[in-house]
Amino acid sequence: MGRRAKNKQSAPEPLEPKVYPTPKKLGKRKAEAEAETDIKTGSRPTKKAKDAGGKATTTLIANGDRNRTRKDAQTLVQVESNSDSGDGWEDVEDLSTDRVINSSSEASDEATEGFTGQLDDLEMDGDDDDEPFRGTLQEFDFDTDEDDTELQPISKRNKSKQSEKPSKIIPTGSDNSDSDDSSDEGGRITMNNMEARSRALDAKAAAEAELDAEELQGAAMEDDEEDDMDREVDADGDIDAEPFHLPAASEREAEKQSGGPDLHVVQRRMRECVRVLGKFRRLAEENRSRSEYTDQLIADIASYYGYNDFLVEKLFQLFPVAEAIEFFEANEVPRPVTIRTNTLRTRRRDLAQALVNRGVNLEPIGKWTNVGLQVFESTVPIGATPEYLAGHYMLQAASSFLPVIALSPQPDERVLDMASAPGGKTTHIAALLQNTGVVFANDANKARTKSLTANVHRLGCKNVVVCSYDGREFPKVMGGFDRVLLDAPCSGTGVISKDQSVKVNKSDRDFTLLSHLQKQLILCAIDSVNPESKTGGFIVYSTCSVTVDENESVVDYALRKRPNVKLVDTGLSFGREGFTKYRGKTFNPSLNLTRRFYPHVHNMDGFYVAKFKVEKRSKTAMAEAVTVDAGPTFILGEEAPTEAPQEDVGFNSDEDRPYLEEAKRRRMKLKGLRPPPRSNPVPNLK
Ligand SMILES: C[S@@+](CC[C@H](N)C(=O)[O-])C[C@H]1O[C@@H](n2cnc3c(N)ncnc32)[C@H](O)[C@@H]1O
Repeated sequence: MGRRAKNKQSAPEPLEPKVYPTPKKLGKRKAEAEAETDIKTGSRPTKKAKDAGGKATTTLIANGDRNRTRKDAQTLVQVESNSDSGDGWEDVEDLSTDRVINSSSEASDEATEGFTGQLDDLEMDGDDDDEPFRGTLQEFDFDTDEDDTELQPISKRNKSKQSEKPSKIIPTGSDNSDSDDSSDEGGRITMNNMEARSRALDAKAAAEAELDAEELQGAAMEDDEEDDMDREVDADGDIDAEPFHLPAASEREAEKQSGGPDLHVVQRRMRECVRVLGKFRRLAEENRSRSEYTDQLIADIASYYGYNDFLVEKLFQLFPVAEAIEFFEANEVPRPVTIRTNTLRTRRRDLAQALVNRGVNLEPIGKWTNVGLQVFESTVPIGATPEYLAGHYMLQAASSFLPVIALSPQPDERVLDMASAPGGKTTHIAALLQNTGVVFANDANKARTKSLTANVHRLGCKNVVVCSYDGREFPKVMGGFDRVLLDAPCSGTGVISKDQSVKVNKSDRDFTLLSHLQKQLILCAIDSVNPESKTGGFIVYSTCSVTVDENESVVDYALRKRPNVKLVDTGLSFGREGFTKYRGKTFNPSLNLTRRFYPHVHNMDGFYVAKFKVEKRSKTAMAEAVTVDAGPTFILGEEAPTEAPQEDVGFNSDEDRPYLEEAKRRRMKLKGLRPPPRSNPVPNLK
């Protein structure tokens, strides 16, 4: 698979038709893992590849290799020596842990997100925005006005770097060009031929990706044929000594007693179970049920990848059998390191140039964002460059760009970021507002608002008010927002590649509690929106989790409890549709407007985004709103009460009155007028 780009951040289209790894390919896994050790220890993540159709190969890797791969990716962003300047680490750490219930509450400085939307004005113009940034300053002089300027030839060292560099996985519009005035190798790069050269590279990558897809398809068909003739030849061409036999319960018990199965046994069994489940009637042993094979496969996935039984089953159920393996496999591979240009301080091309000069090998993420850059390798710690410290960018997972893109805040609006620390999305919103309007950046965890505030300052956001309330109180604190982002606390099942502890520390109870909290928060987020906003009236709900409990179930609940809201298109150009039916549950059909993102499909963290439009409430809806039972209340990180109190999460504008009065008093004071006496105490905003 993939001769070139292995880890380019994709801007993926839906993967149709999807080709899943064949059982034989699955079996190749360990051998490939060993053979690929060199690649994985390279400075650029190359393990997981996607081709032009977005298909990914599946390879099972051994634990040692996995660990090494993750560590290598982290080195890219590790801040040098002292912990005071731990921004880079904090950013990355945060991406992995900030959503995780009971995770450490260490303040961290998450890397922000990038965007798009109206950024054309702020960003560089034209299509060249997506040209790769490679090599040295001399090679890319973006500021020159002279079209004919000849650029320095790529030095030998740089050329080899470039030749190692992954190109685009998902071809961009520039692939359509038929111009080919340059080749990958040799020749002088000039401002004139640079674009054409880049297009040629893209076209070549696309052609190769197509070939890869054909190969994969071919291999799948071959496997089908071989299934009939020779079902016991494995992917290495070895004849399996024994025909596959699904262990009986007693055999599994004996296996457990003897300390668990050998890695090779597990691998083979997984491969065989996937194959049998794919052609059950033909391949299953007599008198064995589908669920026996499924149970064995789930148990083997749990032991192979190190999940607890509960979570492995929950995640397995989200996908068709072969795809589930891809998902678990993708969780073993680090996602690309990405940064978001802070358009309040710089332009992407200038930032790229500055970082290239420092020895950073990077490239725009894709057409869907004009502020994101993917970092392939760097001779300097990305979390401690002068540009980082000066607030020119945030280290931020590509998936975190998505909710802000969907929110699409407009200049001069009043926006609430209800669960905002450490501020990745807040600072992105502030940038899209071009430092106009106001962003209320709230987070229930006071300690985490420190890093939020630090990021707000570092990035030069002048329109942000930081506050610390439980989001469920927010409608009582203030309302009337044009847009609200609820990037909800969640289980983090989308970011397992960054936080492997999720594999074992989540229980059924965690999901129940989180889902309750999310339901309470989403109603409060809705109730904080001004339905009469002239420019907005939107709420975006997002999580970095892939479970239905935390996503579709929450959104469906909100639609039922707030008849004045409806789902609208997220505006995101890719992502799978949200479930409208799942394991016997039927959701509102409009749930198909929500979007799911997966590591194995989109080469980004697992993520979910839903966008609502809030309309004016009818009297009936109001009456319903104040009697909502959103389930037990609890603060994240604290034990849930055993008795679940009924929570009124309805919006009551009477309760807003003291806050509005207080604001009026302050305005009068500022104008030198004598304010009326206070009728009610009001908590201070931080
Ligand atoms: C996924 S993180 C937010 C990440 C943030 N949006 C960003 O982009 O940097 C979820 C946040 O929710 C906060 N949180 C948890 N329970 C909350 C509640 N009841 N009200 C408000 N915030 C809460 C956590 O402290 C955590 O910072």
